[in-house]
Amino acid sequence: MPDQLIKICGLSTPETINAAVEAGASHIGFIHFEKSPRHLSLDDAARLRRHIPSGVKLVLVTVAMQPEPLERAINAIKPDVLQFHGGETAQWIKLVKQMIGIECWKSFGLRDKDTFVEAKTFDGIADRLLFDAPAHELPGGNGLAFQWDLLDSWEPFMPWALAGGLNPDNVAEAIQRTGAPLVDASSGLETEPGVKSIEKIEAFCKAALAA
Ligand SMILES: O=C(O)c1ccccc1NCC(=O)[C@H](O)[C@H](O)COP(=O)(O)O
Repeated sequence: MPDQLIKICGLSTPETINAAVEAGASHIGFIHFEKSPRHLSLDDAARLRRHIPSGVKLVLVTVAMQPEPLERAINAIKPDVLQFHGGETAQWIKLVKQMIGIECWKSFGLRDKDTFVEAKTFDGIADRLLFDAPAHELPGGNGLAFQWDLLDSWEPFMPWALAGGLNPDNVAEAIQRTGAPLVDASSGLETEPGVKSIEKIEAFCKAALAA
């Protein structure tokens, strides 16, 4: 696996999954959140999951799901990683990890330096922090970037990722400026909400791997 990790999020067809894998993505994100244009039902997600080869991790993105539906989703989709993209607490993620033993990521909408204080409470609990733009119309996947300068005072104490408005044109600069070990993109790789472009996926991965 190359040093630069790449998550292509919100995929919903075998063709775009294959393109992301071929282009060097380390992680594929599926959205299970009904308000999102990228939402996948459990059946569709389970069917698409078969197109992800071992060695590439499936990240299931959920937003403040209740325990029983979350358990059903995990059993149906069998993700490698759970990305918590709502107001989930450290206590809740700790419980999920204890019960299921799965890799867990916690996302944060980065507004100011106080976010890093909140993020610290997930140290030793979450496996990775994902810094994204603050919630807008959706909790994530809004195609909005935040001020990368905010990360100047970030002293990584655990694995992390950068998201929010990344696209083929800005990802190299984002990596160079922030040193993000993992970059995550969704809207910037689409032709319309929920419709990914194979060309944009390829260009994004190429630019990220060359940065
Ligand atoms: O992508 C969505 O539709 C979504 C909906 C609800 C919660 C999270 C969602 N996406 C999470 C992601 O990891 C996105 O890749 C991340 O927010 C970046 O999105 P974008 O700014 O569109 O590249």
